[in-house]
Amino acid sequence: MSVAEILIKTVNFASTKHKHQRRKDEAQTPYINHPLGVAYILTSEAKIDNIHVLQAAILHDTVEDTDTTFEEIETEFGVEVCNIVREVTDDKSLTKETRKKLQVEHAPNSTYEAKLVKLADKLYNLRDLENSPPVDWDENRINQYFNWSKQVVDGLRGTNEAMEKSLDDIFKRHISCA
Ligand SMILES: Nc1nc2c(ncn2[C@@H]2O[C@H](COP(=O)(O)OP(=O)(O)O)[C@@H](OP(=O)(O)OP(=O)(O)O)[C@H]2O)c(=O)[nH]1
Ligand SMILES: [Mn+2]
Repeated sequence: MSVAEILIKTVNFASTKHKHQRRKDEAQTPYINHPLGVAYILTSEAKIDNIHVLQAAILHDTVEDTDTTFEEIETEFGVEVCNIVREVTDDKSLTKETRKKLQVEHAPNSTYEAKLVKLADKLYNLRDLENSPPVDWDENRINQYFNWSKQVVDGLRGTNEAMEKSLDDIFKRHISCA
């Protein structure tokens, strides 16, 4: 398969899987805008053209948030893509508190490829929080997300200058002494 065919297959898979999901913003944006936007941050800002990383970005929330299994990802897209998706997938059977703690702990031990996807994911979600926050999040919840994201990003540093610079600009606007 050509690179174009592989990417369109990946986008089609993710859009089918996320078809019933919406973001939590006022406009109830289709969820697929998020994984596609994460992949676009990687090509346009981080200057990444590794196909496995871009596929993993497009697929990064399919296992966490839909009925997709890792077996399915491996069969359709191969073990390299599956392993990156595995690394960036939270175990939803754990409590939210534990999941958030594990993201901070696991960040520094992630592979380079997973760190790229995590940085782009955080950058997209923080921009969303600045521009169109979830309707039911109060100021305290938003501040908590900024603070927690900084802890995760601190464990991902030394990976991509452009994304880390953009993240630091956001943290400076929202976290005192960042
Ligand atoms: N900022 C923002 N986030 C939204 C919106 N709609 C859905 N989300 C998703 O919500 C997640 C953050 O919300 P939380 O309450 O902290 O986490 P949870 O959904 O995993 O319980 C992100 O998941 P994630 O991508 O898996 O990332 P992560 O935060 O778990 O690392 C994000 O993609 C929206 O309108 N704005
Ligand atoms: Mn995400």
